[in-house]
Formats: sequence, C-alpha cells, structure tokens
Amino acid sequence: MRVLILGRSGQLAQALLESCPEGIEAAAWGRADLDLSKTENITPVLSDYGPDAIINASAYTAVDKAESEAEQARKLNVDAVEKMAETAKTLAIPFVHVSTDFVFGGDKTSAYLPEDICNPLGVYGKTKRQGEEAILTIYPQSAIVRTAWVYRAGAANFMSTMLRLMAERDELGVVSDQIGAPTSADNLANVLWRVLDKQLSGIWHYTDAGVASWYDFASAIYHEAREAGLLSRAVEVKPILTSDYPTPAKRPAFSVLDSRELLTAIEWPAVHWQVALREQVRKLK
Ligand SMILES: NC(=O)C1=CN([C@@H]2O[C@H](COP(=O)(O)OP(=O)(O)OC[C@H]3O[C@@H](n4cnc5c(N)ncnc54)[C@H](OP(=O)(O)O)[C@@H]3O)[C@@H](O)[C@H]2O)C=CC1
Ligand SMILES: Cc1cn([C@H]2C[C@H](O)[C@@H](COP(=O)(O)OP(=O)(O)O[C@H]3O[C@@H](C)C(=O)[C@@H](O)[C@H]3O)O2)c(=O)[nH]c1=O
Ligand SMILES: [Mg+2]
Repeated sequence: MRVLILGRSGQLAQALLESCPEGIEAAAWGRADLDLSKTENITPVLSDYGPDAIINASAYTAVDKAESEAEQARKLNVDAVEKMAETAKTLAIPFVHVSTDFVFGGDKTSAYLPEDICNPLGVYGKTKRQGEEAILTIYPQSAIVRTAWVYRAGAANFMSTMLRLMAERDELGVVSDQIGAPTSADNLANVLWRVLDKQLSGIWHYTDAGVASWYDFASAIYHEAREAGLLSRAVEVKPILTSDYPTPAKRPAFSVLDSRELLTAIEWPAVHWQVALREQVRKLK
C-alpha cells in the first residue's frame, strides 16, 4: 500500500515517516513537490501519482500570523483540503486529515466530544473548521482527527520556544488560564496509522492523556530539561494571565478533548502527556 503524506517538513509528517508500519510504503511531499497554495495543481498532480491513501499533515499553522494573512490560511486550510478530499473521493481511496482543538470556543468545563458545537475564535481555528466542513460534505468517508498542542523533539513548537527562552532569560511568564493537553507528534502519528488501518470515518479526537495549562506545560519542560542536563541555569517560570500576554489571535480558555472513543476504536492505550514529554526531552540529549 502506497500512502502519500502531505506536509513533509512539518513535525507530524516527520513523525509519520518515522513510525510508518510494515507493509506500508510512505512517501512525503513538501512544497517543492506540490505547492498546496496553487490549488489548481492539486487534483492533477495527486491523480497522476495515484496513491492508495492520503494523509494530510500540511496546514497553515501560524495562529497569530493567520490574523493578518487570512487569505493564505484559507488557501491551505480550506481550499487545498477541498481539493484533496475531491481527489480522494474520485480515486476512492482513504483520506486522513488532522484538525485542531482551536475549532472550539473554550466555554465548556468538561472535555469536548467530537459532536460538540464548534465556535472558533480566530482565523486559524475558523479556517480549520471550514476545512472539516468541506471534507464532511465532499467525502464523508474521510477520517478527521482533531488534536492539540502538538510538539516533538527537534521541531519548531512550544517546547522548542520554551527551551530557547529558558536558555536566554532568568524569568519567563506563561499563561495559566488556557487549559488543554500537550500531545507528542510521535504518539499522534501512531494513532493516525491505526486510524488508517481501521478505516475510520468522521470526526475523532486524540490528545495525550491528562490536562495542563501552558504554564503547567512550560514548568514541566523546565523540570525535564533540568533533569536531563539540558539547562545549566535556574529559570523562574511564572504563571500569568492571558490579559498579561496580548496576542493577535484569541485562543480558547479551555480546549481539552475527550479521546476515549477513538482509543477504544483503535484499541490503543492512553499515554499521559508528562510521560510523552519526558521521552521527547530525553531525545534532545
Ligand atoms: N502544531 C500544533 O500544535 C497542532 C497542529 N494541528 C494540526 O496538525 C497538522 C500538522 O501540524 P504540524 O505538523 O504541527 O504543522 P507544521 O507547521 O509543523 O507543518 C505544516 C506543514 O505544512 C506545509 N505547508 C504549509 N504551506 C504549504 C504549501 N503552500 N505547500 C505545501 N506545503 C505547505 C509546511 O511546509 P513548509 O515547512 O515548507 O512551510 C509544513 O511541512 C495540521 O493540520 C495542524 O493544523 C492540530 C493541533 C495542534
Ligand atoms: C512564547 C510564550 C507564549 N505564551 C502563550 C501564548 C499562547 O497563549 C500560549 C501558546 O503559545 P504558542 O503561540 O506557542 O502556541 P500556539 O501556536 O497558539 O499553539 C497552537 O497551535 C495551533 C497550530 C494549534 O492547533 C493548537 O492546538 C495550539 O497548539 O502560550 C506565553 O504565555 N508566554 C510565552 O513566553
Ligand atoms: Mg504556533
């Protein structure tokens, strides 16, 4: 089985390549192979390649920049995704897509279920939601997996930002009033391979287990980095409020996702985010 992964340089695509199961031949394409913002090329190029399945790990993921680059975000997160779904439908092959906790407004107090009402607060979340809606209309046999706060050793993400700042500063303020779940791209990749194998369709949720604020996540990154000997200086990580850290995009105050249905469907164990974090930090040694 030949599986085409889109978004080659991204953290999820890299994790998918490294965890590709036996019996699957995975190819990953980057911008040079197919520029997804040139949406008119997507169907002809994909059809010509003729994969047996497509996993879309590409997206416009710059949450704050999206506020001023809505056109570009929409192209990647909606228009390109529409073309992928259309092509997968025509080829009658599985299509696995990834979406985000930022489709939710954040006013729930218990974990979000796949069927809960969406209310994205910013351009990134809005375009990701529109991408989901397009897929469900065009090719409902597709699988959409929403996840959150994805990171991986060696890639650009919140963990790498924190480690860079901790190497430079004595003190760091991080918001403690946005609650979610950090998710290792490696765990997510394993889950997506299972989703493909089980031929799931519709919307599903997956994050690593447990709950955290960004402050909790940053504190844990600090402690793991110290323990692993990656940081030689003491840094004070301080909890702050979202109002003390103004950003162009509004983010949900609470976006914990309920992963239980998916874990049951793919017969996969929950992994706590702290366990996954330790593994990722150790990889940096
Ligand atoms: N990161 C996170 O915290 C979360 C991510 N997600 C979702 O998970 C998925 C994977 O995210 P992640 O791996 O973190 O994303 P990254 O930002 O690490 O990777 C995105 C990929 O998309 C590619 N891409 C962007 N624009 C184009 C284009 N015009 N043509 C071709 N490729 C392009 C990028 O290529 P290039 O490097 O050349 O720009 C990059 O390879 C996305 O759907 C994202 O929305 C969901 C929840 C949380
Ligand atoms: C760098 C920094 C950020 N923050 C805050 C800003 C923000 O509210 C929160 C997270 O920061 P980031 O901008 O790194 O995270 P962000 O890029 O918003 O992360 C999101 O990315 C997209 C792609 C998703 O789909 C989401 O699930 C989520 O992972 O931490 C601080 O409080 N202090 C800091 O020093
Ligand atoms: Mg970001």
